[in-house]
Amino acid sequence: MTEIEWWDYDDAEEMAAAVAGDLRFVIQSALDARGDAIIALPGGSTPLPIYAALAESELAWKRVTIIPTDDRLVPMGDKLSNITAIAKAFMARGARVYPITSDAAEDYRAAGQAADARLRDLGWPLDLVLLGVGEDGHTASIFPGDDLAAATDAKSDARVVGVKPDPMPANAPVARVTLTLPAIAAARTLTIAVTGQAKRDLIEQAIEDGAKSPHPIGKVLAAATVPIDIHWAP
Ligand SMILES: O=C1O[C@H](COP(=O)(O)O)[C@@H](O)[C@H](O)[C@H]1O
Repeated sequence: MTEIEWWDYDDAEEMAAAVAGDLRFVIQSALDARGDAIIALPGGSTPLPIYAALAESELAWKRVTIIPTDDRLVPMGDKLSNITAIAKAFMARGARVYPITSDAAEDYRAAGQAADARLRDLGWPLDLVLLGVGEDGHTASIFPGDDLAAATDAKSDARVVGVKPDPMPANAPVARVTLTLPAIAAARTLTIAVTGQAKRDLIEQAIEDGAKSPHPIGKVLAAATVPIDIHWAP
């Protein structure tokens, strides 16, 4: 297991400011080193205050490409669309916000293949992956179900894959496209931001279980090789 450090905050606002500061530093370091930066950001509600704080940063945003860690197969603008929330926060700053889904694909597996082909145009590995974690132990859209192995045991150069969670999460019961475990594990920086005691307990147990963990977040942590910061607020 890689080195994991917990960072605890009094509330989500304090966590958002600290995580935004870390992300700004990583993006600026990538810009300094390579002239551009490519990062992956999660969906859901937890990261929204982080995006608001990060979008305030003075960065060469035009040289920053942002993809979602995962997205739901819904039209752009839908309240379940992760890319829509990311675009809202960063497009006005000039960042290139790059979708990983499209309305054109006939099914979720084809959507994953089409997205994987499109992502070949981008620089890789990712400079940064920020992950969220669901209370069911999923991360990005790596969920239990028939497609779990497609995401966790993907070929090392597979960037994204289409998946159908089983069981479907009640708050967003749709098929998705997600970064694969190898794509996440290959990122230059891996950071997690979560709130609530239930998620903390789940992640602590996943760390203890290592590769045997039944939870997708446990499998990702076990595969990671870079040190990971986990930011947590109650
Ligand atoms: O479905 C998803 O859920 C997770 C967790 O969201 P949160 O609001 O509970 O933090 C998120 O990380 C993922 O990107 C999203 O598609």
